[in-house]
Amino acid sequence: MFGTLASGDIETARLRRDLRIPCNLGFSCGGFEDLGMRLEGENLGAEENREVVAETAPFQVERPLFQQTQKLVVGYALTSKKKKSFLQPKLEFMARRKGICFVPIDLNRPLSEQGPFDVVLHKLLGKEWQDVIEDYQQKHPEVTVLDPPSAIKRIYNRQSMLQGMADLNLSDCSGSIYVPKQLVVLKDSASSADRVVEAGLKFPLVAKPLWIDGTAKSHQLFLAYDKRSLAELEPPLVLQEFVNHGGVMFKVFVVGDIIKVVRRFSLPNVSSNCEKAKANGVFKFPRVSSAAASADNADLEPSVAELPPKPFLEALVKELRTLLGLRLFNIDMIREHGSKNVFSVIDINYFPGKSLYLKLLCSLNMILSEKQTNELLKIPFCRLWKDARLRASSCRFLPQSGASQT
Ligand SMILES: Nc1ncnc2c1ncn2[C@@H]1O[C@H](COP(=O)(O)OP(=O)(O)OP(=O)(O)O)[C@@H](O)[C@H]1O
Ligand SMILES: O=P(O)(O)O[C@H]1[C@H](O)[C@@H](O)[C@H](OP(=O)(O)O)[C@@H](OP(=O)(O)O)[C@H]1O
Repeated sequence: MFGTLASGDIETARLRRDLRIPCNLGFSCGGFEDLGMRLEGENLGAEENREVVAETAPFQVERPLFQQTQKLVVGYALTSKKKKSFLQPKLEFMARRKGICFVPIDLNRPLSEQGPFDVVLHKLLGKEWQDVIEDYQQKHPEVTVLDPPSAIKRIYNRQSMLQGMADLNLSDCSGSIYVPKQLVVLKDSASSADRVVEAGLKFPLVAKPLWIDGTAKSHQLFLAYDKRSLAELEPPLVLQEFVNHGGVMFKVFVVGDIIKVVRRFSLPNVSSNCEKAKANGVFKFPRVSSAAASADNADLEPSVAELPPKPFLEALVKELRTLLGLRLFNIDMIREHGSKNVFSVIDINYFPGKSLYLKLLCSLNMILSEKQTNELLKIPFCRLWKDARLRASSCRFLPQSGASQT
C-alpha cells in the first residue's frame, strides 16, 4: 500500500524505538555503515576505558523481552605482532562481557569449514591469504570482512596509497588537503637525482621504502638533503618533499563512521637540523611519531597544536572511505607550517595501533545489537504481542485475563 504503514512496520518501528536501536544499522551492508559519526580528541589510557563504557551503553539491547542469547563471533587472522598488541586479556574480557567472542582462524584449514563467523578481522600479508579471503567473501557475502584485501593492498604501496587524494571533494570545507610531491625510484638511486630535478622536487626529501610489509625495515625512513646523498639509498623507494609542520602531526583513526584524532610529536622543521644531516649525507631517523610520542597533553603553540576542524575531518574521512574502500584505518597528516588549515597527508595505515582498539570494540558491539534486533524482528508479531501481554500483566498494566485483543 503506497503511503501507508502496515501494522508489522509500525510494530517494527516501535520495537526499534523501544530497544533504542538506530534505524539504519545495515548489518547486511557491512555493519559499519550508518553508525552515526562521532569525533573526539584523544586522551589515551584510563580515559579510553571510560569512553568505551559511555559509548557502548546506549547500544545494549535490554533483556526482559526475550532471553538474548545472540553472540557475535569474530574470526581473526593476525600477524603475531598484531595479535599480541590487539588481543590483550583485558580487551577479550570486555568483549566477552558484551557477547563478542574472538575465535582464531586456523590457516591450515579451509576458511569456509570454520566458523560460522559474523565478522572476519584480518591483518596478514601475502597473495595466498589475499586469495583465501577474497574467495571466502564471495562465498559468504553475509560476513563482514574487515577489510577487503584489494583495498588493503593498495595502501601497502606508498605510491598507490596516496593516489586519488587530489580529486577528493572537499571544496566546502574549512581546510584543504594536499599530498607532498613525490617520486618513485624502482632501481638505481644514483640516477634518480636527474629525475628529482626534472620533477621539480625540492630538497630535503624524505626517503621511504616503497612497500610496507609489516617489517621494521619498511618503516626505516631517511632524510636526504642533496642530490649526492640519493646514491646512498636502497630502492625501491619513494622520495617525498619534506613539509615543515612545526614538529606535530595528527593521526586520524577511523572505524567505520567513528573518528578519533590524536596529536603526536614529529620531526622538527628542517632548518634546525640541516647542517648536522648534511655531514652524514643522509639522516636516518627513528619512528618519531609512535604511540609513545603522544603530544596530546604537551604545552604547544596553539597554531601548531590545534586539531584539524571537525567538519573538515568528517568530510575528509567520508571521501577517503569511499576512495579507499576501507573501514579500519588511520590517516597521518601534518599542518603546513604557518598556514591556518592547509594539511598534507603523508601516510595511511590499515588496522593501526592501540588508539583504535576500543573504538573497534564499540563498533563490533553495534553490529551485535543489529544482529540481535534482526533476530527479534524475525519472531512473529503474534508472539511479540503475547510476550508483551505476559510482561504487562505481570506488571499490572493489563487486566490479568479475559481482555480482548482489540
Ligand atoms: N613529507 C613529510 N614531511 C615532513 N615530515 C614527514 C614527511 N613524511 C614523513 N614525515 C615524518 O616521518 C614520520 C613517519 O613517516 P610515515 O608515517 O610516512 O612513515 P611510516 O613508517 O609509515 O610510519 P608509521 O609508523 O606511522 O607507519 C612522520 O610521522 C613525520 O614525522
Ligand atoms: O600504534 P601506532 O602509532 O598507531 O602505530 C602503528 C603504525 O602506524 C602502523 O604503521 C603499524 O602497522 P604496519 O606495520 O602494518 O604499518 C602498526 O603496527 P601493528 O600492526 O603492529 O599495530 C602500528 O605500529
